[in-house]
Amino acid sequence: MTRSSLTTPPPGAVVPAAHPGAPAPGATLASHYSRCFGCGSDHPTGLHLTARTPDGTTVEAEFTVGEAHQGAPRLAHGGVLSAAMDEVIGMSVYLFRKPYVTGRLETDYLLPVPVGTTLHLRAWCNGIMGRKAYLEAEGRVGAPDGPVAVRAAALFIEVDMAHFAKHGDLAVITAEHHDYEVNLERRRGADPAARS
Ligand SMILES: CCCCCCCC/C=C\CCCCCCCC(=O)SCCNC(=O)CCNC(=O)[C@H](O)C(C)(C)COP(=O)(O)OP(=O)(O)OC[C@H]1O[C@@H](n2cnc3c(N)ncnc32)[C@H](O)[C@@H]1OP(=O)(O)O
Repeated sequence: MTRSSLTTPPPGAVVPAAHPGAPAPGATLASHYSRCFGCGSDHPTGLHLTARTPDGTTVEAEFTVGEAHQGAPRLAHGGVLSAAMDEVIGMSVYLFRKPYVTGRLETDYLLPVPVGTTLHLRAWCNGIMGRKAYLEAEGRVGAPDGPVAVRAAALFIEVDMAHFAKHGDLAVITAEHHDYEVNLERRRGADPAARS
């Protein structure tokens, strides 16, 4: 992976153990929002990623490139592939049960990806320090051990739920999540204006 210093974990960054609240190994991860471009089942042209975790810290998913995902004729758009990386990385850091947003995403495109190809995606954490999480993902063609077509490295920044209340629509999120997000908000007594 060609990565910048900004997505390379500094000395002292630690990979957390699996969170006790993480889904059981092998469990399917719930979509965080039904209209999410990455994982929402109600998105008409989204990626429709259904992910699982083999170990509580890693995420695996398959993405089949469709007609709606083209850049050049019959080939996947690079931004769409980058979105797939962003999504699985986002899902993997959420396994640690804190809300994060993408701060920086770096992508290497190694092979063209034709329409109809199934990419086997995997994302994992290389370390967390303070609010910064350093993550990585890869997409392999046709099989979990197939050739690597896409690699990504990312820096995600921890926020609190006030971020989504201030800039988005927390009510929609909490309407779909009756457990963690609502409880987190109560526990912290978060002030929606407190943090961006
Ligand atoms: C969607 C609802 C979910 C709700 C439920 C949650 C669970 C979700 C579950 C599952 C998710 C599945 C997957 C989701 C989809 C994939 C994720 C996305 O696409 S997220 C959207 C795109 N990203 C943004 O919209 C961020 C926009 N940016 C910001 O809001 C701010 O810039 C933010 C929060 C990132 C940082 O702002 P500050 O004011 O809080 O903090 P400051 O001080 O600026 O940064 C903190 C540290 O990080 C560094 N930093 C920030 N941005 C950086 C960057 N781009 N490059 C390098 N360093 C950066 C800074 O230098 C600073 O470092 P120093 O503490 O000084 O050492």
